[in-house]
Amino acid sequence: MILNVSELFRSIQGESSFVGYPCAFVRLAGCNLRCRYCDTSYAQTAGENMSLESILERIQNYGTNLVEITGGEPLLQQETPILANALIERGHQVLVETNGTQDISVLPEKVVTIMDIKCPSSGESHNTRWENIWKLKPTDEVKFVISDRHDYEWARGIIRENFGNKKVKVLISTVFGEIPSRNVVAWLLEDKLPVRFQLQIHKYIWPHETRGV
Ligand SMILES: C[S@@+](CC[C@H](N)C(=O)[O-])C[C@H]1O[C@@H](n2cnc3c(N)ncnc32)[C@H](O)[C@@H]1O
Ligand SMILES: Nc1nc2[nH]cc(C(=O)O)c2c(=O)[nH]1
Ligand code: SF4
Ligand SMILES: [Mg+2]
Repeated sequence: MILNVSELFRSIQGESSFVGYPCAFVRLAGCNLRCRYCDTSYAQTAGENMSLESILERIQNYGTNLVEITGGEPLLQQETPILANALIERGHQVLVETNGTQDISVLPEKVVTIMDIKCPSSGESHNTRWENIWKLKPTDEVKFVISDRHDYEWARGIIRENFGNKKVKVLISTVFGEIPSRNVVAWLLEDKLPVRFQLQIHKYIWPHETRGV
């Protein structure tokens, strides 16, 4: 079994509810979107073919409990659920970060799916597969990455319409360097929006363009 990989690395989890924990990353190669602000455009195209066994061996050597499968878009590769399952069988807590355009129900039950709902300024929000919202588990997370007031109001509408009563974690983040965090935080507080604000902390620990962190 072969997967196409952009990079494997160990770092601390920089985002999500698992922020701050040691984490191994499997960044799969290839993406169907071209978000305007993408910070990993090097993973949008083909990477290196690796066997499942060699990926598992590298991850085991990293020695972390937490493993995140990201990309690129991880759900474009039909072997991704098998990789996730193999990691779960080895005792890992597995996160999958997806752009929300592919069917998330292919993933094993024990995976925490982190679904990005692309806001208008990404240029890609029309590609969202909206029926995924109903497939999210209470342990899953959705995230909105905001770059301006229009994105914020759009995200607020989706949140109020869909996540008011639904037990799924909602994260609000900012496009790095494009909008002051304090503006977004002020809007969230003013609107009493019950969401979790987050920054990509790895970009404050290392220079923001650094790969493999
Ligand atoms: C590189 S993507 C890979 C996973 C998947 N393709 C996706 O978009 O969710 C991981 C996360 O980084 C976020 N991201 C990409 N570029 C960013 C930037 N410049 N500032 C903040 N977040 C960014 C994406 O919105 C996404 O939530
Ligand atoms: N440290 C660190 N945490 C992350 N969490 C999600 C990431 C991603 O690119 O999907 C990421 C990343 O690239 N680095
Ligand atoms: S979906 Fe993710 S990897 Fe693809 S272009 Fe957008 S941010 Fe980058
Ligand atoms: Mg990243």
